[in-house]
Amino acid sequence: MLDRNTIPQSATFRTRGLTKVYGEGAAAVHALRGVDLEIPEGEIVVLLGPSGSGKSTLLNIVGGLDRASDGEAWFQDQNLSEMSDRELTLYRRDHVGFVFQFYNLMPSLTAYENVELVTEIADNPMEVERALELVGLGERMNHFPAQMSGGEQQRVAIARAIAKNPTVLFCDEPTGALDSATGRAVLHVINDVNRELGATVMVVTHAAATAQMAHRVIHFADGQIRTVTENDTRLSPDEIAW
Ligand SMILES: Nc1ncnc2c1ncn2[C@@H]1O[C@H](COP(=O)(O)OP(=O)(O)OP(=O)(O)O)[C@@H](O)[C@H]1O
Repeated sequence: MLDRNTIPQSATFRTRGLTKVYGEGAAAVHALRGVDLEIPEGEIVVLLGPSGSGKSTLLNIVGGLDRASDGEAWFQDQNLSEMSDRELTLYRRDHVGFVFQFYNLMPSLTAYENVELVTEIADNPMEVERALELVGLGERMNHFPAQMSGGEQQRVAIARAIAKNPTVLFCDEPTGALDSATGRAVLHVINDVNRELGATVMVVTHAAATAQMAHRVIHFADGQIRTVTENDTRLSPDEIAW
């Protein structure tokens, strides 16, 4: 195990012995089996691994949506494992943007209003217009989700996630429901968010080719990290071969 003092101060996340067990006794599922990890600030990190290997569980714990059974998870200099529920809520509200496979937009609200919901409660939000322009939907602000394609809806979901100016953007299967051309467009937006806002981005995906746009790729298997590789050369989403 690494000594905490050797970890760069610029790490957005670090975990030590992170363990998650769902259920008890014979029915217990060991989703994470002692994960030690550092995620440097400002990187795009892609998590790959078989179904059930613990990727989403890790994302949910460092994203403050779930709690570990054992071990520690740190965001900058804050120990998430020791936070109260209220503190975790504030952590999510102030620092974390989430994008999921299914966009979870409010069908009765326009793109603008879906994003506005977040900016109304955020600490340091950007203008709703800017968030929608960043994802290339400046002209579609007054459209409802049903008037948009899957890729456009996912871009609204990304605009909603980034409108709070998050320190971290978590994407769980962001292209899972999209065809490859639309998925590529969504990956472009994720790339831009990292480059233009400096947000640290963690992407869980089954689309292994996505790893080519990452700074760092983490391979999971059976609740553990198997390998971590850094890409010397990153590809733009246009260059990725699917
Ligand atoms: N709320 C829960 N209750 C019980 N078991 C759970 C729960 N959430 C996840 N698990 C189990 O924990 C293990 C890890 O699940 P997790 O969703 O983290 O894997 P994953 O690598 O993200 O998989 P996928 O790629 O299919 O999304 C799996 O065996 C899963 O069934």
